Amino acid sequence: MTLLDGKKTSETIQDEIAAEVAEIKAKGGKVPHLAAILVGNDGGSVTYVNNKVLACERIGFGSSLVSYEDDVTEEVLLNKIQELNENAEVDGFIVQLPLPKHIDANKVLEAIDPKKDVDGFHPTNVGRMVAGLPAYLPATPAGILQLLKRYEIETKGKHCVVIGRSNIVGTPMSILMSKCTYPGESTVTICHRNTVDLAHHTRQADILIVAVGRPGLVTADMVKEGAVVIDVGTTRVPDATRKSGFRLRGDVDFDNVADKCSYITPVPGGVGPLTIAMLMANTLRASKREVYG
Ligand SMILES: NC(=O)C1=CN([C@@H]2O[C@H](COP(=O)(O)OP(=O)(O)OC[C@H]3O[C@@H](n4cnc5c(N)ncnc54)[C@H](OP(=O)(O)O)[C@@H]3O)[C@@H](O)[C@H]2O)C=CC1
Ligand SMILES: Nc1nc(=O)c2c([nH]1)NC[C@@H]1CN(c3ccc(C(=O)N[C@@H](CCC(=O)O)C(=O)O)cc3)C=[N+]21
Ligand SMILES: [Mg+2]
Repeated sequence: MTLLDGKKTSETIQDEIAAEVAEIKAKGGKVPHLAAILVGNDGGSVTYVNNKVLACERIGFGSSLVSYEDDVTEEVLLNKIQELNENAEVDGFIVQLPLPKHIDANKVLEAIDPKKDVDGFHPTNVGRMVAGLPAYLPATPAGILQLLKRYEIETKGKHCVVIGRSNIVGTPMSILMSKCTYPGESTVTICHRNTVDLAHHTRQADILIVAVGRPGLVTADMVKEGAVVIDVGTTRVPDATRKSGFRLRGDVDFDNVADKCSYITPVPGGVGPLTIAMLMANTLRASKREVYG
């Protein structure tokens, strides 16, 4: 079994980006700038946004964080998005999800200029991805592709089973794995809440990608011998032995599943750090006008 070291791979990618930023700076070019909008103070969201700011500092990007209380109005949010769309200093920005119920998340995501949509959530970027046109790929699926690629894992002709169909992970992941580029060329099955006999499907998987948010959902009996297992889940569970009072758990019963796998991602230190790295990669592409010219 080989552990897919997301932390190390993320550091490698960030080093590559940092080298390019140093070059841009040496030539007197514009320093890439990523902005984030955070609404409320959900622990996970705060951690993720803080990690993003740290990554920007490390790489040499400019960054800015716009924070609102969770009672912020949709109008205030849409005005801020307009402002960021028009601000030439900002190359890309994200609106951290989930948003409070009184805000229409789809309306907010559609207000982002697709050229600055480094999360790849705008319907224009989603459509371009599906059509195989240049697009910002959502960071988590893009990070998983990087892991498969950098560990030289064969995907062609493999049966890839994705559990979860969210717009940010499961759906784009399943589309990308079916594409006629590497990593891709897989035969893909998408499973969700209404899938009958989940284990029947997962046992067929050469590559199993789990993005649900239910700790321990995938047990050893659900995994084929020699499978590649990618665990996207990051759920905070109470842990009195930790100073923070919680620890992070994936969707896969790692201790029992690991022995059966050819490759597996840990949680933490797997997919999460790659998500950060690919958000940075998208921001660099935005500053270079790579997707839209
Ligand atoms: N590591 C990283 O970088 C990231 C981690 N995450 C984590 O990944 C997990 C998933 O995130 P996200 O996609 O946003 O979550 P969502 O809640 O948006 O989607 C979860 C999906 O899982 C499906 N599902 C729920 N229960 C079951 C079940 N028992 N069997 C099969 N499918 C089920 C849902 O089905 P249905 O559609 O029918 O409701 C849904 O499609 C979370 O733990 C999140 O924290 C997310 C993004 C990035
Ligand atoms: N607009 C938007 N874009 C997102 O990309 C987005 C989002 N909203 N909302 C929430 C999810 C979740 N997500 C994570 C990113 C990094 C880690 C990560 O770095 N995890 C570390 C641990 C971090 C920790 O210490 O808690 C790890 O798994 O090793 C986790 C989860 C991005 N998301
Ligand atoms: Mg969601």
